[in-house]
Amino acid sequence: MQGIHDAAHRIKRNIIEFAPSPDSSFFRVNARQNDRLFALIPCAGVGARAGANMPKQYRAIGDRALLHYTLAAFDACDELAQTLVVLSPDDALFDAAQFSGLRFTSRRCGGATRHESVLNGLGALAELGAADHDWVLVHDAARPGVTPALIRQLVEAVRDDEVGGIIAMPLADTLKRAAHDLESARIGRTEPRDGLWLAQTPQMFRIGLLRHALVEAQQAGFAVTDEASALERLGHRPRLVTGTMRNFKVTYPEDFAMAEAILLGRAI
Ligand SMILES: Nc1ccn([C@@H]2O[C@H](COP(=O)(O)OP(=O)(O)OP(=O)(O)O)[C@@H](O)[C@H]2O)c(=O)n1
Ligand SMILES: C[C@](O)(CO)[C@H](O)COP(=O)(O)O
Repeated sequence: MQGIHDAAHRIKRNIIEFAPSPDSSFFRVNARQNDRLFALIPCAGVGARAGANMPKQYRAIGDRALLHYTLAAFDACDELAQTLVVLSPDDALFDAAQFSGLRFTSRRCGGATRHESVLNGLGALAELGAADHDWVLVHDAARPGVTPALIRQLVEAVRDDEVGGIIAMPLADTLKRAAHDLESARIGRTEPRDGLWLAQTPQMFRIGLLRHALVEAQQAGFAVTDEASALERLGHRPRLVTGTMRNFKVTYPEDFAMAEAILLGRAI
């Protein structure tokens, strides 16, 4: 009888001892699994360098706007809770009917810089119910070559990371620094390219941490051109996840032909 009593006591004690404390890894692991994934697409730029007669995200690639290809890749990822497109308050070209059937929400909260557009977009995501511990994947509207596979590659690589990470490409070419004392471009020297990467998007971070980093950068007057640099400023070391040239950013006039070649399989 005493044996049965002792066994029951041991089982009860083990159950009580197993009960996790709120800061245990048991809770952290489960919080991670439940954290949702949001996408934020900054789409409020004017495309000055592209020299088109409209912001580049609305230029036609085949029979669809460039933005359509970007949104279609995110639409195909069911694991995303919501995709938010950040438009300029002055945008007269966005026509929701052109994107019907694609799952996304838009807000006219774009700012004067990409930095501001992303920060305002994070505010809009909070209004839509996103929590600080949820993840956000920030992706340029102007990178229409993104694929569902690339988005998932980033999510898989980063979801268990403490900080987050970005899609990027190791530098493939020999790197030259122009001589600064010459008017016409001439080579000053060749720089070592070891460890150098070109930053792409998506860039994936927890919403609260990213907002904190972007606000800090803004208050310090530090202009950031991507999300990762705001975090780097605070001493974080985001993960680098190898991307693909297909995911290039449409920036200059000749890039539209490249986008057509990639997205429609046309010769350049
Ligand atoms: N005030 C801004 C500026 C840029 N972007 C977005 O950020 C992405 C990357 O920026 P970039 O290539 O520089 O786009 P533009 O600012 O449109 O181009 P440019 O710098 O040549 O004017 C684009 O999807 C662009 O729409 C934004 O949402 N808000
Ligand atoms: C975020 C980005 O796409 C990373 O390459 C880029 O920095 C944004 O574009 P910009 O040309 O620097 O404005």
